[in-house]
Amino acid sequence: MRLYGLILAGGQGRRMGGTDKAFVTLAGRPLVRHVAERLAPQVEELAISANGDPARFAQLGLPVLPDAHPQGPLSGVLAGLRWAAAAEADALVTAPVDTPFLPGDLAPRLWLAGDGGCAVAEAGGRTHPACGLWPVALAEDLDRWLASGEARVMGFAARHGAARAGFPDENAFLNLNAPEDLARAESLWRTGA
Ligand SMILES: Nc1nc2c(ncn2[C@@H]2O[C@H](COP(=O)(O)OP(=O)(O)OP(=O)(O)O)[C@@H](O)[C@H]2O)c(=O)[nH]1
Repeated sequence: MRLYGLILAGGQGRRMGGTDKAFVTLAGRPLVRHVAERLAPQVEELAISANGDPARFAQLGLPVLPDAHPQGPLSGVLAGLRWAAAAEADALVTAPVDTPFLPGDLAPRLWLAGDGGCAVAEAGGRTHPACGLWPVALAEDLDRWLASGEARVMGFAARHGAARAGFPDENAFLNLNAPEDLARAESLWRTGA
């Protein structure tokens, strides 16, 4: 089984005041670095899904994939699936750039739950579809789905009967949407999440 990984970092961060959330810092380090460090050991190759000047990510030494359609996170998933398919990987594991406490076993649990198909993460009764596993064979269907105007990540997951992979710690999926979420994340960081 060959799993590739993708950090979704193509959002506009409006609730964070329109800043590039990839470079918002937690414990002195940019969020993109936190997520890269959590995800890299779980996948064979890792890339960043982002628009604009890719040079800002140069220090991470990871490929940067621009969106093909301007339609939210699923556009990034499509670019990632094409990248993974070109390398003959089996599936792509995605995670948002604003989730710095991701589980260290995200990819293997998604793979087990998916059993060859799609899977999305679930914790504390909430589904986190941007933390998902997408077989590369879904690329063409996703392209058609986006071209038809659809954009919801959970809608696409449901269309493919995504399995739910349960995780015990809901804090692992804490995502930083607005400045007030940063204080909570800093306090979680200090308590050793
Ligand atoms: N590739 C890609 N990723 C996106 C896009 N929109 C959102 N994302 C990513 O998807 C994840 C969830 O996005 P949100 O936090 O809901 O949206 P956001 O644009 O980052 O922030 P808001 O503008 O405050 O909603 C984040 O990691 C975003 O970077 C997009 O158009 N393309």
